[in-house]
Amino acid sequence: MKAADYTLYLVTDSTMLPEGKTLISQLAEGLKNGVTIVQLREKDTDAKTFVALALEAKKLCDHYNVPLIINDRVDIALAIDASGIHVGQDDIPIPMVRKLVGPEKIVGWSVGKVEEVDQLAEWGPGMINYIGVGTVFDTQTKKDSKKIPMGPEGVSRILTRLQEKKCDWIKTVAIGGLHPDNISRVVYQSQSLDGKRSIDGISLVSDIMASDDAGQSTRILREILAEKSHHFFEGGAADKNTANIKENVQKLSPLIHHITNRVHQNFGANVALAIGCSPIMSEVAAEFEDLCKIPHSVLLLNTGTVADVGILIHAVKTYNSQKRPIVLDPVGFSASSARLILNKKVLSAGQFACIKGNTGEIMGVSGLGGAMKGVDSSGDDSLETRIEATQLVAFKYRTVAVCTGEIDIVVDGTASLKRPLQSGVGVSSADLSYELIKSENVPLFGRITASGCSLGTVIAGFVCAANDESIFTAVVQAVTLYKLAGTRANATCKGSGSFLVDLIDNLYLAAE
Ligand SMILES: Cc1nc(C(=O)O)sc1CCOP(=O)(O)O
Ligand SMILES: C=C1C=NC(C(F)(F)F)=NC1=N
Repeated sequence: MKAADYTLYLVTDSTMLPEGKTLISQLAEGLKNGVTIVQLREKDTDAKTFVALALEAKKLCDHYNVPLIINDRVDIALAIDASGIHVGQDDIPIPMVRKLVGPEKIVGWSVGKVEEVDQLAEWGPGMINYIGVGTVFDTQTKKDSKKIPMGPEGVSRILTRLQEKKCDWIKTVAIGGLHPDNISRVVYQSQSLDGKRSIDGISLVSDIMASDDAGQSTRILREILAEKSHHFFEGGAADKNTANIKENVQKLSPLIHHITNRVHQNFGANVALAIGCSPIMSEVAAEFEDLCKIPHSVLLLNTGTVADVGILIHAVKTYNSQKRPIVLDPVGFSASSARLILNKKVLSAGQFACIKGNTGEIMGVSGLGGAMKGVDSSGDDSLETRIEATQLVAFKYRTVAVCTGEIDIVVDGTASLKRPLQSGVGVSSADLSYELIKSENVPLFGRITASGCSLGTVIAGFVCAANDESIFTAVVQAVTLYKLAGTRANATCKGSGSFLVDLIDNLYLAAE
């Protein structure tokens, strides 16, 4: 039996239909416009109605040669000769389902935990054909779901486990809260660590079933899925020539929207002005949409801010939806449990063009930091460990990752922005290219306020003057310029006060 096409997996639901629409009419629109596999999922429908719906759905699916999967009800699946059955963790055990339906039918399973992958690996091929991995984001559709949204990072953990267990027979779809504003990122970020597996498709309910124009909704979804790359910028705002990012900064005068801590606000504004950008500090959520629509805007999100996490997440979603870049500085990543929760929520809320942190923060975000704490609380900050952690952050979040220290590390995780379905991005984190930015040590950076935070300001200005292909170049140039200005200021200053002033002067001079 040819393997099904999991690209766009519609799971039906008759409880959310708009006025004048029926389950069958929405299904027909979906099939006509590119749904590739269907699941009839009727939680609260009596068997008689379910069977009638299943027979009608089957007629439609057969017309489009699309597999029809029945949720839970193995008896009905057999009775109407459906293509397969989908069961959840609390339904009939998988070996029993496979015994009932025979070797030819498609059997799908809901998976939300890595241990469930170990179980399916144990069963081996011939038991399960695909898994629905979720819930990725919050969803109103599965009311009883007590699952914590796993985000693309959670999907990647499941994909990584499938690779570790060599489950190459399993297909995967992501499900839960998927909509046009987050699907590109889910496909782009959901990668196994070996870079050999991404999701085979996405599965959703409300985006189509609750749509006033299910056909149009389906076409939009197919267009997004057909894209081979993820885009950070709407149509590449800046000059295509990556070499003159600095000139672009002067030409475009980026608007750097800071959401940051009080201490950084004043100094960051002066740094922005010094390099030819215009700063704005705003935590007024109501104006985020206007701000990100101002030509050449960029968001610098420094989680040391006092703004509540809802405001930060709103900013991320707003800038992502307007395809304007975001630079994230996850300050004090795991310094406290409250800060860890806040930073994790922000990290999984959207796509960042650059994530910048010091060694402790990058170790934390990479996940290596946790292990380090257990083994070696002093924290192994050898260069190779720092490089490995920065590569992991770049890979996991498909971003340009910066780890600051005596030697700054910049890793390009955008990997040419590729986001294919199925085959994975083709590189592992260890393959990601990076630059080391060395310079003599500048101890006075540690004696002024917001020197690390203000590197974020310079990175944001340069990223804003880049385009989809040149984010890495822009970040390297920004870090290099900042280090150069610091070294020069260190040579001329009399103490930390004049260092602060000389740093601004040298940023001004170097940015010209
Ligand atoms: C059917 C289902 N299963 C989930 C899981 O997490 O296993 S979430 C879900 C509902 C998804 O609906 P929507 O696309 O409207 O968010
Ligand atoms: C709970 C579910 C989880 N995943 C899936 C699917 F995406 F289709 F695999 N279907 C379900 N009913």
